[in-house]
Amino acid sequence: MIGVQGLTLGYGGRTVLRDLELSLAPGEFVYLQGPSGSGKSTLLRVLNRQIESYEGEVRIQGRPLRSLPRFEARRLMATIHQGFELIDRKTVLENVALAGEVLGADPAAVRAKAQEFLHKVGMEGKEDHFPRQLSGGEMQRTAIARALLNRPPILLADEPTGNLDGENAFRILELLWELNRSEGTTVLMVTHSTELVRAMPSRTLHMNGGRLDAVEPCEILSS
Ligand SMILES: Nc1ncnc2c1ncn2[C@@H]1O[C@H](COP(=O)(O)OP(=O)(O)OP(=O)(O)O)[C@@H](O)[C@H]1O
Repeated sequence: MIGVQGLTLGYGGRTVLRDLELSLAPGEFVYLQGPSGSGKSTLLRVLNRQIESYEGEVRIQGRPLRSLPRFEARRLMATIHQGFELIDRKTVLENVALAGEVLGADPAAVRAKAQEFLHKVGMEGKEDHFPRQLSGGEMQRTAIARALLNRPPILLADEPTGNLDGENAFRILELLWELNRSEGTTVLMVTHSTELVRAMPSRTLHMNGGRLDAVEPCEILSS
């Protein structure tokens, strides 16, 4: 599903990712941990094509990421962030529908799909609210509905619970797991929270010196 070989890149002569290897199977839920500044977000920015200048090979569903047309990459992968990144002057429904509109889908069909996804993430009844009227957890639910509207096979989550309190963070993690099971979405989630990883253990990668080490679930459980 995702294959990375020999990924090397730096900023201004300082190497951040060094000969990095990564392989994610379809339907996997993988955590990515590591100290602040170790390059986790940089890796996600390569995968979602915000960074296009690097050495090495990145493949998505076997196809080189470099040669994927932009719309195709958008169909395959969506990203959510800790800052939610909703548009303030648009309602919840309009924010979610936007993901379908940018792909040129029929507006009525997009609205119906947006409603369906808002229901799936527990946001029914809040369609006409604006982001400022939502709690942090509700904003992230809306962002997740928007990310998954086009049913991308891959979801990249960059500290999606970073701005939420413990209980809301856990609820969002549960929701991501539920979507992983029901939609088969492959999830790569950056998190600083070992508590969350312990609550719902899965394969965990640790960014270390620009490379990724696997952390065995038993190490997480005993840490
Ligand atoms: N646009 C940029 N220009 C220069 N240096 C950058 C840029 N973006 C990131 N860096 C540097 O690259 C390194 C890796 O940053 P990155 O954001 O990928 O780390 P991270 O592991 O996601 O950190 P955190 O856990 O704090 O979010 C850091 O030292 C950072 O300062």
